Amino acid sequence: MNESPDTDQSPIVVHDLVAEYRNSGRVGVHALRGVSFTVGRGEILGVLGESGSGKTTLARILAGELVRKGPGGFDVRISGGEALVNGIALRTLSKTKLNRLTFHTAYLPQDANDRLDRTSTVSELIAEPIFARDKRFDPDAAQSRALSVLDAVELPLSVLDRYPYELSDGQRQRVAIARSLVLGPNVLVADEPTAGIDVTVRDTVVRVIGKLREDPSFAALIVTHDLAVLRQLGATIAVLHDGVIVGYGDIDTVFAEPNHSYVARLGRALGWK
Ligand SMILES: Nc1ncnc2c1ncn2[C@@H]1O[C@H](COP(=O)(O)OP(=O)(O)OP(=O)(O)O)[C@@H](O)[C@H]1O
Repeated sequence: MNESPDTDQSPIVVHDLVAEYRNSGRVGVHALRGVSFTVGRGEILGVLGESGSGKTTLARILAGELVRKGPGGFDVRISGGEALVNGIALRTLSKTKLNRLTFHTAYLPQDANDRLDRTSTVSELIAEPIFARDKRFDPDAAQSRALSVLDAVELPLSVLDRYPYELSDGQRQRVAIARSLVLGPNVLVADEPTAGIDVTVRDTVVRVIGKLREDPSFAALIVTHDLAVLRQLGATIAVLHDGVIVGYGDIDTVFAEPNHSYVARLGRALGWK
C-alpha cells in the first residue's frame, strides 16, 4: 500500500524544535522553545511535564497533526529547527510526505477514546484507515487485518458489531489503539494512553508495545506520568517545562540528580523511590 520506511536511521530526530500556535487570537504562543532529542530504533521515549509544558504539541507535530478545525481546534507550526520521522522532515510537509508519514506513524491522541465516530461499528472504525487510503482495498484482507489488531488489543470478536457508546471507556481506548495500528506502523506516538482508563488497558499497552518492538525499526514517544509503565518498557524520559527539556535520561538518573527544580518537584509528586 505504501513504501517501507527508511530503517537505517533513527526513526525520530528532533533538532532545536520551536513550535507556535497561531489560532484563537493567541498568535505567537510558543509551545516548544528549542527541543532536541533522538529516539533510535527499538527505543521508547517517555515525555513528562506539567500542564501546558508542550507535551501534546510535540506529539501532534510528530504525528503530522498540525491543524484541526472546529471546537478545540488548533493550528500549530514549526517556526524553528526541524523534526524528522522516518527521515521525513516535518517543517515543510507536502501532502505526499504527510501521507507517507501517517502511514508509518500510529497516533493515539489524548482524547482518542472520545473521538471515535459514534455512528460507526468497531469493525468499521478499525478498518477505516485502510479504506481511507485505498477505497478498493480487498475487504477480506482488511477484515483479517482488523481481526489481528483486535486480538493484539485483547478485545473479543463480539465487539466488532457494536458502537462506541455500547463499550466501556477502556474498551473504547482499546478500539482506538487497534485503529491506530491497523496500517502496520513502525512509529507510535501516544498521548496519555493510560490516563483515566481502567488499569487493565495499561497492561495491554505494555504488551502491544512489546509486540511492536519485534520490528527492528520500531520507536515510540509516549506522553505519560505512569512511571511503572515507563519502567516496564525500559523507556528513556524527557521532562518538559515551559517548552524546554529540563531533564533527560533514564528514570532514576533524571530524578536522582535533578538539573531543575521542576524535575525535583515532579519526582516527589510521582513518588519516585
Ligand atoms: N490550540 C491552541 N491555541 C493556542 N495555544 C495553545 C493551543 N494548544 C496549546 N496551546 C498552548 O501551547 C502551550 C503548550 O500546550 P500543550 O497542550 O502542548 O501542553 P501539554 O503539556 O500537553 O498540556 P496538558 O498536559 O494540559 O495536555 C501552552 O501554553 C498552551 O496554552
